This record gives sequence, structure tokens and C-alpha cells, in this order.
Amino acid sequence: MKNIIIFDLDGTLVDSAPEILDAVNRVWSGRGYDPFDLPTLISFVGKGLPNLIQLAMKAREVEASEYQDLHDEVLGIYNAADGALTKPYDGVEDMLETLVDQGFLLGICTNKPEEAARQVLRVFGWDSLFESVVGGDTFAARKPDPQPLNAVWQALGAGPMLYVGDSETDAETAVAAKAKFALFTEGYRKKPVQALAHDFVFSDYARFMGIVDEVFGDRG
Ligand SMILES: O=C(O)COP(=O)(O)O
Ligand SMILES: [Mg+2]
Repeated sequence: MKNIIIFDLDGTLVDSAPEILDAVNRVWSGRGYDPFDLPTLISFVGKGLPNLIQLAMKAREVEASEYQDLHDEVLGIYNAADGALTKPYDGVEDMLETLVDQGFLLGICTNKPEEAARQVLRVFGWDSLFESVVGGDTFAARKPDPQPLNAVWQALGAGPMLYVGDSETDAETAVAAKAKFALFTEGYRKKPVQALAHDFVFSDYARFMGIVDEVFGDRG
């Protein structure tokens, strides 16, 4: 049974909020609505695209009947994203390659729609590093329901597992799935660190490798 590390995507491996902001603002501006600033957009992120669209609609008093069109337009932009506005956090790429070299099985459990998540992985050349990818629209349930995390874990052989994420949603998911959770503090969390249940906390991927050693011993 191989050791498993499952990552959230937005705010955990990549700082993608500028790209999400650009997609939403292009669609909203195109319809004559005022664009959002980055902190406001970040406050909409974490519970998947449908929730983000609903919050952005509410903020601009958009008619409910516009929902599907707005959702589909933003999704179309996401799916074609070239990653120009998305930045991996420092040390992420080396960390992922090191983990794979050490024999860990890696997965992604994100609330971003699955195809858009796969697009991000392709853009950075990371698609072959992850053996299982589940998005917010892969199943009927999304995080913080434990089902998506459990599905990735099962797909990777259900061995010893660590989950890594940046948000309230991830912390709740880990509790629901009874998974060990490492909280990355530089993403899109809304509350203070101590308000989120976590087993480990880190702000820097150089420090993360120490957590991996602590959880799994020295080998993958
Ligand atoms: O799409 C979202 O709402 C957040 O995406 P994440 O689960 O990768 O942080
Ligand atoms: Mg996240």
C-alpha cells in the first residue's frame, strides 16, 4: 500500500485568484456590471463555481434567470485558461516532483470544476504527477462533503493519507473524512488559522517536507 498525499488546488498549489478574477470580470463587465477587486473575488472562492457565480450575482443584484449563462461563460473561460495569471506557490513544483520520486501517490481534490482543474495541471505540465483528480462537479457532492476526498483516496489505493488545503472548506472536509490535514496559510482562508481544525500548519513548501517526514516517516 503506497503512501498518499492529496492536494486542494486553488490557494494551495497555485495562486489562481487573479485568473478567476479576470474570468469573472470579463463576463460581468461584458454585461455592464461593475468588476470586482481581488479581495472581494477571493471572498467568493472555496465552495465551487456555482457558489462563486451566485455570490458574484448577489453582489451586483443580477437577475436569477441569468445564472446558467453566466456560469457557462465563466466555465468556458476557465477551461481555456492559459495559466498566464496563475502562479504556483514557491517551491511547489520541486516538492511535487520530489514526492513522486520518493514513491508517493498524489491526488487532487478541488472544488474547481474538474476540466478546469485538469487544464491548470496541463498548463503547468503537472498532469502526469497526479494519479487521480476530482473536481467540484465530478460527483453530486462537493467539499466539505467527504465523498470527493474519499473517492480520490480510494482511487489511490486507500493507504496512509495526508490532505493539504488552504481553506475552511478543506478543514471541514478533513474533519468529515477523518483525514490528517495540513493547512497552507498563504491561500484564500477567511478566518484566523486557529479557527480551522488542522493537524499541521505551514506557510512555505520548504517546511512542508518536514511535515511529510513526520506523517510518513522518511520514506514514501
Ligand atoms: O473553486 C473553488 O471554489 C475553490 O477551489 P479549491 O477547492 O481548489 O480551493
Ligand atoms: Mg483552496
